[in-house]
Amino acid sequence: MKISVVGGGYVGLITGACLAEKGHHVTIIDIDKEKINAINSARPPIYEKGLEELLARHSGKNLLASTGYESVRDSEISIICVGTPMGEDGSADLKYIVSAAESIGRELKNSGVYHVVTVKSTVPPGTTSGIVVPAVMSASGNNPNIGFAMNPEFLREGIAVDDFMNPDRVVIGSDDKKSGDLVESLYSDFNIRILRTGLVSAEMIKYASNSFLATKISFSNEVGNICKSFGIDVYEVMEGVGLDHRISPYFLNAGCGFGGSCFPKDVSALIHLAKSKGVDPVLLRSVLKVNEVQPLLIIEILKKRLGDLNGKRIAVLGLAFKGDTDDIRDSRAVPAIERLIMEGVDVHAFDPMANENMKAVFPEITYHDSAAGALENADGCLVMTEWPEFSRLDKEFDKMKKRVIIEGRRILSIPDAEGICW
Ligand SMILES: NC(=O)C1=CN([C@@H]2O[C@H](COP(=O)(O)OP(=O)(O)OC[C@H]3O[C@@H](n4cnc5c(N)ncnc54)[C@H](O)[C@@H]3O)[C@@H](O)[C@H]2O)C=CC1
Ligand SMILES: O=C(O)[C@H]1O[C@H](OP(=O)(O)OP(=O)(O)OC[C@H]2O[C@@H](n3ccc(=O)[nH]c3=O)[C@H](O)[C@@H]2O)[C@H](O)[C@@H](O)[C@@H]1O
Repeated sequence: MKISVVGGGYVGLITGACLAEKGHHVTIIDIDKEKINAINSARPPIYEKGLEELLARHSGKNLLASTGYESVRDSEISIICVGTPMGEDGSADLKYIVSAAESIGRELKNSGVYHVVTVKSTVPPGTTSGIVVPAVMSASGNNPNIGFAMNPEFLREGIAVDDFMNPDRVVIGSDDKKSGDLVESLYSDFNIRILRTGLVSAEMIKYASNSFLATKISFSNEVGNICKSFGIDVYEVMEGVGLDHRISPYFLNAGCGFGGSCFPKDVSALIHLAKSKGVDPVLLRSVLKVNEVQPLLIIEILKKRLGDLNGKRIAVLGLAFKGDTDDIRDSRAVPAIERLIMEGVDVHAFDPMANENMKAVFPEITYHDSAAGALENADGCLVMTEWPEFSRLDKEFDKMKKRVIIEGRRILSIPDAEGICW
């Protein structure tokens, strides 16, 4: 099938590359020329396991990239993957969705070929029918050969290619059968459950899924804070809790909280949506509140151990919002470092991949190319990201003045680290 993927960011790039791997002819459209050039030269603009190989196999063959929308005219499906960032009031900012929909619509003017515009970006319920449909229809001169679908994406960064290729489920929302059937044919060889719903339910499933996962994490953190006050190991507790198949063992890791480009933004958007209808989302508000407090708790523990932090040298290991990525969006390391700077700390940071990205946020701190470098002469150490390689650290901590190590993630395998909430 000929497919145009609109937006070549995380989701667009993975979607385009994976659909090319499935044998489709894909064009990725993005307004960012640098990204387009990178994709066309088979250079991944983001770090993601397996992506480089996919680009090497398909770039310039059945995977093309362009800043223009011309490919839409020849495609049977366009898939909108542009960003839906958090607006100032916590709502989803839909300006990129509107402009992508208008551009697609313009290309489909007078086209006689049936085309389905599919929204993959995370959008509030009602966006596809209330914003995308009118924008496309108006720009296309009300072309009757256009259908619409909503196909939320559930991939995780770091294992995005595998998540796309082997998802737990595929959700396809459409208000007419023909559009939904065409999108479903993209997944015909996936061998998983495909759930067909209406447009608004598909949109809401994405928000409810991310909010539920975020709730599991904040719940574990709250239990962890209680456990700490009793001297109980929350990891042992949650292992026992997660053995119940109704709960599952996943997303029960307590620590310094959730970050990333989606959980904080999507929980905020759902809160905003609820309030707009007069519903007070008590639980979701608390989910965010717990998450705001966790990275600051780690500093409180450090203070208990070291006293006044002014002038102290503190190593921060891990800057990415989670392991196996260079993405620092909403990383829990950011509020922690902000607080350390406020306290007059000399911050020495190390991340296996995210140093460069963090330099743009905190140019004033010192970056190291190894954990050992960051730990040299440090008064204390905070571990903020669950990088697997941190589990092998031990002797490196001997470089510190004294081994005062506070873990925000359960990743170290040394006996003398103190957990943030365990
Ligand atoms: N990052 C992730 O792991 C996941 C993200 N999502 C959702 O997918 C959507 C996209 O997220 P990301 O890929 O992370 O965003 P991103 O910010 O990495 O990429 C968005 C891309 O859209 C491009 N763009 C903006 N306006 C455009 C236009 N008019 N025409 C063409 N391209 C345009 C930007 O230049 C950028 O490259 C969001 O709604 C997000 O919530 C869903 C699942 C996973
Ligand atoms: O909508 C999205 O963008 C995506 O958001 C998350 O994926 P992602 O943000 O890539 O990362 P996760 O692995 O979910 O981790 C998110 C954050 O939660 C934290 N986390 C995760 C699990 C856990 O048990 N405890 C915990 O604190 C991680 O450290 C990280 O900061 C979801 O897992 C995806 O299903 C979804 O598609």
